[in-house]
Amino acid sequence: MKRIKVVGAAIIDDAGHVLISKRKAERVLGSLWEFPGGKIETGETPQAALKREMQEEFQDQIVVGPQVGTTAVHQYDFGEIHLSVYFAKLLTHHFNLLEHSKVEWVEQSELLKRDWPAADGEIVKELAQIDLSEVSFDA
Ligand SMILES: Nc1nc2c([nH]c(=O)n2[C@H]2C[C@H](O)[C@@H](COP(=O)(O)OP(=O)(O)OP(=O)(O)O)O2)c(=O)[nH]1
Repeated sequence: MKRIKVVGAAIIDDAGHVLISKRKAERVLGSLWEFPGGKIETGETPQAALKREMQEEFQDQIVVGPQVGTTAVHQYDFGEIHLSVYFAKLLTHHFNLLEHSKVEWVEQSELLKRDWPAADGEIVKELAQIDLSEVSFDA
């Protein structure tokens, strides 16, 4: 089965909110909430892919922090997704919605109440429990 490496951003703010984005209805896995991001291109690091995707999807710049949990593997009918999610902070706030119908800043407790793609389950659970004030962007 086709192996697809995907990277997502868990964008957080200083008040402990997480940015989630809703996939446009007509896309694969449409109308589900997700970590903004996309497919890693050949030769790209996950961090570089994430910066490129945030530029393409929102026209925003980010700094990338540590990984959230571990890489999740899930088989969809169109391929096997390997999803890695990294903490990120926004350097700009344009949010030009090109691939998403909306974005929302939510409390951690809200994360588990939303509908996510099947691949995201464990990472969302992990993210809901992490003390966000401890996340370091120095590394
Ligand atoms: N960005 C993102 N994608 C996810 C998540 N969970 C998950 O299963 N995916 C899937 C959906 C897509 O099949 C793939 C991400 O690639 P993508 O967003 O570029 O998907 P796409 O097929 O709509 O885009 P494209 O081929 O037109 O560029 O990973 C997630 O949390 N964030």
